[in-house]
Amino acid sequence: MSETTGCGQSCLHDLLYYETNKTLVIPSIQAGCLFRFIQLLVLLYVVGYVCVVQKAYQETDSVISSVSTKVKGFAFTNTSDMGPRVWDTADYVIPPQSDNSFFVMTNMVVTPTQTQSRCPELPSPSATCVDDCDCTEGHSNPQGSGIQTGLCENYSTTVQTCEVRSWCPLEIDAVLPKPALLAAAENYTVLIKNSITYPKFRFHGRNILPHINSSYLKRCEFNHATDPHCPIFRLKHIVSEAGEEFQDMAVMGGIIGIIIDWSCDLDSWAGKCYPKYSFSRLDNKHHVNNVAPGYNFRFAKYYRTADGEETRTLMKAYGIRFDVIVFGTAGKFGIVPTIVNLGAALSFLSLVSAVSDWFILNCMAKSDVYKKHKFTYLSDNSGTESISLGTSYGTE
Ligand SMILES: Nc1ncnc2c1ncn2[C@@H]1O[C@H](COP(=O)(O)OP(=O)(O)OP(=O)(O)O)[C@@H](O)[C@H]1O
Repeated sequence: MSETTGCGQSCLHDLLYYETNKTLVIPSIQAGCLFRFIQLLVLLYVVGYVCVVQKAYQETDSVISSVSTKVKGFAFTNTSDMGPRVWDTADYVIPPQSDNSFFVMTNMVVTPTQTQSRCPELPSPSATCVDDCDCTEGHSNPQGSGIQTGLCENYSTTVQTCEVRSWCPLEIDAVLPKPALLAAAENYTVLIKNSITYPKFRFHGRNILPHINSSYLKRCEFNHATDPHCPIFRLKHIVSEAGEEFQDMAVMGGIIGIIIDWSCDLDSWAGKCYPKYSFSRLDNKHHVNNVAPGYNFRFAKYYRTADGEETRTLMKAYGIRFDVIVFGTAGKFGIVPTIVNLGAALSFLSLVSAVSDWFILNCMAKSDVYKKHKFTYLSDNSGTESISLGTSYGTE
C-alpha cells in the first residue's frame, strides 16, 4: 500500500515538476565531429533532396490536353481480288479520325461481292454433317458464319457441311498475307498536333513550337538526336523506337503508345517547357503466352448492282493502332508549399542533438561522466544541486 502511495507521489512529482534544458559543453573532438556530421547530413537532405530534387517549394498542376493526327503516304498492291491498286490515307486510316489514337491498316483479308444468300458453312467439327438430321434450322454458332437452314450440302467433293443463310461467299481467313499487303506503310508519316494547358498557372503550349515555321514542317521528320521537336513521325521509326520490327508487326497488327511528356518547371529561371516523346508497345507481346496475338477487326463497303441487288466487300483489317498518351505535371514557386515543406524539413534538425546525445551518453568512453552532468536534480528545500555544475571531466 505504502509502495503504491510512493509511486503515485513520484509520478505526480514527475508530472508537476518543471524541466528545463541547460547547455552542457563537452570538450570532445569526437562528439563535436559527430554533431557537425549529422548536421551536414540534414542540411544536404534539405538543400539537395527537398529543394533541388523534389522542388518542394513549388505548387503543382496536372496537364489538360487535346490531340489530332494526320497520316500521309501511299502503298501499291496487286492482288487477284482487287487488281492493281494504290492506297492513300482515306483507304487505310480507319476511322478517318478518332480521339487520341489512329489506326493504320497494314494487312487484310478481302472477301469481295458478297450477297445475302445461302451457302455451305466452312468445314469445322460443329459444321460437318452426313445428312440433314445433323443440321438444325435456325441454329447459329457465334464462331460460325450464319444461321443454319437445316440442310446438309456439299462443301467440296469430299466434305459436307450444314448450309447457312449468310453473306456468301463466306470469308476464308485461314491464310494471312505474309509479308503484309501494305508493307509500304512503314514509310507513312504522321503529323501529331498536341495542345496542352496548365490551368492553375494559365500556361498554354503546343508541340508545334514557336520556332517551327511551315517550310520546316514540310521537310522535317522526328529524330531524338537531330529533330527532337519535329511533330512529324515516320511510322517505322515509331515502331522501332518501341523496340519492335515494323514488318513483323504489320502482319498481325498491334498497339503502340506514343507518349508525350509535358512535365515542366515553369519558374522563370528553369528554361523553356518542351514536350518529350517516347514510344512503347502496349498490347501483349508475350513470347510464351502468345494466344490471340495482334489487332484486327472487320468492316464492309456496301454497293448495289445494276439490277438492284445489295452486295458488299468484306474486309478483315489488320493493322497498328497508335495511342497518343499525354501526361505531365508542372511546378511553379509558391510561398505556401515553401514554408510548409521547409518547416517540415528543418524540423529534422532537432534530430541532430537527439542522435548526438544518444551516442554521447551510450557509446563514448566517458559516457558515465557525461550522464551525471546531463541530468541535474535540484533538491526541494535547499535549492542546491545534487551534482555541482562546473565539474571538470578533462579533454579528449
Ligand atoms: N503526315 C504528314 N506528313 C508530312 N507532312 C504533313 C503530314 N500531315 C500534314 N503535313 C504537313 O504539315 C502542314 C500542316 O498540316 P495541316 O494538316 O495543318 O494543313 P493542311 O494544309 O490541311 O495539310 P494538307 O492539305 O497537306 O493535308 C502541311 O504543310 C501539311 O502538308
